[in-house]
Amino acid sequence: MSVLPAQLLPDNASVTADGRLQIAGVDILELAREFGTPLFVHDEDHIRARCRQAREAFPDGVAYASKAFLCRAIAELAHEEGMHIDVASGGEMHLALQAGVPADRLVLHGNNKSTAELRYALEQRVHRVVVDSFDELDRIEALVAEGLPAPRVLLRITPGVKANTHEFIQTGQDDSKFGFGVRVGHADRAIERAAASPAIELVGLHAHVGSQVFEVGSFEKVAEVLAGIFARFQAKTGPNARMEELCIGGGLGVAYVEGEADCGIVEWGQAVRRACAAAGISAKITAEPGRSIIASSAITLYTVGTIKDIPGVRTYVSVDGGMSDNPRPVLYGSGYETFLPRATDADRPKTIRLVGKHCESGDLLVREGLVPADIRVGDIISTPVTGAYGYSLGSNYNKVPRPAVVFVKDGQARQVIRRETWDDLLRLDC
Ligand SMILES: Cc1ncc(COP(=O)(O)O)c(C=O)c1O
Ligand SMILES: N[C@@H](CCCC[NH3+])C(=O)O
Repeated sequence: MSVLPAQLLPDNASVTADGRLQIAGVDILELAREFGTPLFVHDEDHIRARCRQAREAFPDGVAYASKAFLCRAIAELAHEEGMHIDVASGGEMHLALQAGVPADRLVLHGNNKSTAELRYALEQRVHRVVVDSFDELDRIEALVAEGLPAPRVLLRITPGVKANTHEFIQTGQDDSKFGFGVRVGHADRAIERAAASPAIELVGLHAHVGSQVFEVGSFEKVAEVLAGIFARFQAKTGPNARMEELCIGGGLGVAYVEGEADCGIVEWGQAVRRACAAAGISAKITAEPGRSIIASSAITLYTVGTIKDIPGVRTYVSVDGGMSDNPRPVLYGSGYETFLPRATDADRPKTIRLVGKHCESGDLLVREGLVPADIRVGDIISTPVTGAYGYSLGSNYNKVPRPAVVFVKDGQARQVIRRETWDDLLRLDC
């Protein structure tokens, strides 16, 4: 027997006596009929519960890393739940501001922030600018010399900790485009320069070692490395610099497939705070999780269009989306489960390859998916744990319109992003 592990479904998922999936009391097959496919369906209370866990885990402050998934509704939700919002570009910042999130709840990131992005952040007086390079310090000093207010800054430190995750999403190792390296002395130089600069209010340090990191030990190592720097930083504190905050970044891994287990946000926070205390860091400990807030709140629904059985080779099941709504399998070889929401807890004896509709053989969603033996054309098929880095990493490849996104709560569905139309695809053409 191989049934879908129930813990991969959103918190408020349930299965009716005849096997149909409901989330927050909403019938999933009805949603597919009403909104079409591909469709992202998020359990709103699941997201709210994760935000509350994050606030409990990091009582000194926690930001939602909006790169994982951002739209007006999620910005409003995260703000309502008392989260800051981490924005990694002018576009993310603009969306959050337009959604009504006050600037002083925003944390701006980026290894190559443009002058325009920095100008916008300074004009709006965002909560924190996380400075990533000496060139960025130059740009901020020039903007302040023009008369803009000095920003409150965290310096992004590259601690030389190699997290156990896909190399594309490791960020804390010495050989990284991000941040000020500790081993090469850049971290000390940046702290000295920022602490002496009247254009900067230096309020602390930041480190982020990567994403989809299961080993809490990686975060503990960061605390150890930063403790030494913090002590030196404290000694150098001047009129514009005070040791107030250490942000540990995001990166907590989540389970995507059978056999994976994550420790959860609360345990992560406890481990991080314990490690910081043990290392003698007496600052506010903050964090900025993305994936662990949003990934498992969502499932994606597709319609099966074609089933091709190659005897002795494999069965290809083609759906109406693909690498344009979930590029993670192609980019990182990421694994997902498959199931049929009409038979959610049925045995899945048949192995298939779930593929998209794009003009590439690499366009696969699930390399080895399990499904019930009676899968047929027209079925709605689903991949769970698709709430993070699916919609946000998506594209219009082959001019395939982006899917709709729906939030469900208390038996009701609300569309938070409408489906793109073919005409939308022309909107930027001159
Ligand atoms: C600086 C920074 N903070 C937070 C995050 C969020 O990471 P995750 O979604 O893995 O929690 C990222 C992405 O890896 C990041 O680059
Ligand atoms: N896009 C990556 C995560 C990147 C994290 C952003 N710093 C993923 O889908 O796993």
